Amino acid sequence: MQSVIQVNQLSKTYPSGFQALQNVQLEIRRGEIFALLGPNGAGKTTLISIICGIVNPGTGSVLVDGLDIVKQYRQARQRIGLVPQELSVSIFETVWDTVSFSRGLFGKPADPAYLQQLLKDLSLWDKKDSKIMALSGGMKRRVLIAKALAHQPQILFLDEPTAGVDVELRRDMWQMIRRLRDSGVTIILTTHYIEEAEDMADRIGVIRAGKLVLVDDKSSLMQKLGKKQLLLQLVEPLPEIPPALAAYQLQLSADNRQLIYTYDAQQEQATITTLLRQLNGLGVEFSDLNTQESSLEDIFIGLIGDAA
Ligand SMILES: Nc1ncnc2c1ncn2[C@@H]1O[C@H](COP(=O)(O)OP(=O)(O)OP(=O)(O)O)[C@@H](O)[C@H]1O
Repeated sequence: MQSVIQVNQLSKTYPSGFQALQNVQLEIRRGEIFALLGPNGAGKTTLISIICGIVNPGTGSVLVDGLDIVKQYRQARQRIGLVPQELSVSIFETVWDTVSFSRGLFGKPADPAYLQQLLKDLSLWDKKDSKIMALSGGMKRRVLIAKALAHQPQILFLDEPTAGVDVELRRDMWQMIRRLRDSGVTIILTTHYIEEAEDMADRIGVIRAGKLVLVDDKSSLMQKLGKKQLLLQLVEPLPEIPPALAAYQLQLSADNRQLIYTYDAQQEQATITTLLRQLNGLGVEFSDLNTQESSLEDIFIGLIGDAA
């Protein structure tokens, strides 16, 4: 798949001397949903803000659709829509004026039909003449999305789009994001909700303390994450793993009293049944049997901790 954003060896030190990003290397593929995960202060907003031209890059480069975000700022920025974390519109303006103005800002000719459809899609059409200050928090969020999409960008950034959002709006937002992706828009979002990334993203990146510690396809990540273990407490210590069971790649505990079988969560139950039958055939008796699996949360905490 073609890359739409190319981040090369990007580092950023704020004037305070704080280094927020270190040698970030990242490629975003055209048409994907990419989720950037990381704890508070990891550098997610800094990275997005640099790509969107709001914060000056330190060293390194960023290409958006092949355009350098510093040297070709206007053309690069025109391709991007940004839904920021915080409200960034005048509360005295109406919804319609806000989105129309935003479209004009990017040099796009007026297109009332497009804006009408956009507001309808976001359930904002009946509020088009309301001032922003008269809207609920959820509606204000929708306005931010409408504003970001007013100039029909190819790439949409959403910074913590569902923080503090109720279940219904969250569901609507995800539906809309999927529709946008289906229409060819590339989506990059940050989130603290791992389940959300799991549900939505094609690929996942994990950032910690300014470093990108992992980028992977969600499906392969899920495979790696989806490990389970079967623990068998043996009646008698086993001197060694019987050669007949080599295919299972079992582990034997240091006291030789526990056999551990690690398998993929997706794996067929039948394998376990066969293993138990074989153990029985070999006369290996066990007094207890249980399974354990690492939660997604555990794995991410592990990943984030490892990078310290
Ligand atoms: N203008 C600034 N001057 C100095 N330091 C800054 C500035 N902006 C951000 N930082 C610092 O850079 C680090 C990364 O901040 P950033 O907002 O990118 O994190 P984040 O991953 O988006 O966090 P959160 O999940 O809390 O939004 C933080 O330690 C923050 O305090």
